Amino acid sequence: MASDRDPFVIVGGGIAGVTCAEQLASQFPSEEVYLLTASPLVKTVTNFKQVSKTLEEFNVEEQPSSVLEGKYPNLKVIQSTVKLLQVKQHLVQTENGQTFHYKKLCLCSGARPKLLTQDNPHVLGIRDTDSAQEFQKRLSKAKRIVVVGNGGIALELVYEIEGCEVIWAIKDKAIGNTFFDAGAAQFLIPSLEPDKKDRSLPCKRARYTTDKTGAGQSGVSGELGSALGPDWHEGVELRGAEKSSSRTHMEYECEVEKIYTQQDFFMSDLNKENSKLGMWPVYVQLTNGMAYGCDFIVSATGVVPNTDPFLCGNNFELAADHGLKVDDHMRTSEQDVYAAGEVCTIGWEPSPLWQQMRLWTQARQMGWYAARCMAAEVLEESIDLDFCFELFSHITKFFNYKVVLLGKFNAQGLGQDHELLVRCTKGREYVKVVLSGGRMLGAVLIGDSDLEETFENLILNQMDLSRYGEELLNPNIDIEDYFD
Ligand SMILES: Cc1cc2nc3c(=O)[nH]c(=O)nc-3n(C[C@H](O)[C@H](O)[C@H](O)COP(=O)(O)OP(=O)(O)OC[C@H]3O[C@@H](n4cnc5c(N)ncnc54)[C@H](O)[C@@H]3O)c2cc1C
Ligand SMILES: NC(=O)c1ccc[n+]([C@@H]2O[C@H](COP(=O)([O-])OP(=O)(O)OC[C@H]3O[C@@H](n4cnc5c(N)ncnc54)[C@H](O)[C@@H]3O)[C@@H](O)[C@H]2O)c1
Repeated sequence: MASDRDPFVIVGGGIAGVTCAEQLASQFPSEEVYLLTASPLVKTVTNFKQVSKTLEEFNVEEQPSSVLEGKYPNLKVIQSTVKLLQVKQHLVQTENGQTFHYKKLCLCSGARPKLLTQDNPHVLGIRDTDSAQEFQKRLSKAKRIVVVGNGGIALELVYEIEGCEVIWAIKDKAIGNTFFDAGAAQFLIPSLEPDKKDRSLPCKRARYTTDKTGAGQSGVSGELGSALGPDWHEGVELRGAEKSSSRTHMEYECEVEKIYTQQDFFMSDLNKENSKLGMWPVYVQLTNGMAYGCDFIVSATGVVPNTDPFLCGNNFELAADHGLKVDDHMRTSEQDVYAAGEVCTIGWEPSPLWQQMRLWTQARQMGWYAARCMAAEVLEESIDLDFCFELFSHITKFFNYKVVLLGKFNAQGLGQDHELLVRCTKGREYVKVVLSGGRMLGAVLIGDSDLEETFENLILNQMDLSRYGEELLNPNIDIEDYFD
């Protein structure tokens, strides 16, 4: 059983784990905090800026663990993968045989790419520094690749890659369905034309820097590194083997039917039907009947939480997406075990304006809130669900446009019970608001509209906007004055 003298233990050196460990170390300076992590470098948040009530921006730095230990004398970072957890004994064991008893444990082990297929050398996922480097190496020799998936990674890749043809296979009718709707997709598509890919335009965004000291390998055997994040491709040349500019070809509403090695392909019926596909290391057959040869395939098809080492012998409740289910105090179903970041799935009824998405900001918020909940329990204090879970907000950049997402930005879960107002200026901005019963429930802001703070307020205060009608998006009205 746990004793009060046992330390706090956190597993995972990504944003969630480091934030949790820092918060506990500073709140309990006379207690020991152990951070056990598979990766030699840890992720720290710097230059944190609260942009508005819920929108935040920060830089992320990959640093050696000594930096963290220097900042908090009571925080010890152990670089070793956790292999075993015995919740009854309140004990974790690492691969190098060390055991740690804990009074409270927080699991922040992140997630890994959910690949189309495992163990196919022609199918790559992008997660950490190692996998990004492998991708870059393979791309430098490639003339054509197939990108599968329609979320954050696919959106970033198709825009950034140069000197290589990209076949982009998506399940949906429009690009980027995780982040926006068909209208926004229409606005963004022209940016994919090779001559429009202007990466020189300044666009403020959270920055991500890696340790340049040479220690810069993020994962042990490339397996368990921390997730990359904002601007991971900056400074990484994403250039293929072709001199001419890249072409992106979209295949909509399809999935991968089958992947053929070169040898299998030439023996298959597909080859007889598609004899003009040429010689490629790998071939992809899509469910819409199309087939392509390519140098390799990128599977940008989401993530699966890293829970494996913790499940054996314990009784964790898992969510449908295999995340560790947590309650509104970030507690898992096992006593004294908390979870935060991508490894967990919320089990509480969220605010009508918030949803979980596996994002950098949410990893930080959850790590911080989990630490405060752990502290509150130790101190026998009560704590309310943090305000950051009130309204979903995300700032990012796609196709070199600033993108702000607020609330139910895609009318998630609203069925037919909503209306949309849209304002669009080609090449400049796309502004969409989601209204229901005259109240604003969400917004997508692409470009420099500067509307985020006003819209955030309108969503939070749930003011009845019926009488303003379309004037709400009239560009000739200074909307901030309007609502003063
Ligand atoms: C290519 C890419 C681009 C992205 N871009 C953005 C973006 O622009 N904006 C955004 O908001 N989000 C972005 N994300 C998502 C964001 O990076 C993640 O949501 C966030 O980093 C998750 O943090 P985490 O701490 O939960 O997990 P991770 O960062 O994955 O950290 C998990 C940690 O746990 C350790 N670990 C795992 N298993 C064990 C074990 N058994 N024992 C010990 N340690 C273990 C790992 O080594 C790692 O240190 C991106 C992700 C990727 C892959
Ligand atoms: N700028 C950003 O905010 C940003 C950028 C990159 C990544 N990220 C985050 O990093 C994580 C990983 O990114 P990701 O793009 O892999 O995940 P994602 O969850 O953003 O997108 C996954 C996509 O793959 C599709 N998909 C799933 N299974 C498929 C299948 N079998 N065949 C075809 N398509 C399939 C889904 O429909 C979805 O479009 C996500 O949590 C994402 O939000 C965020």
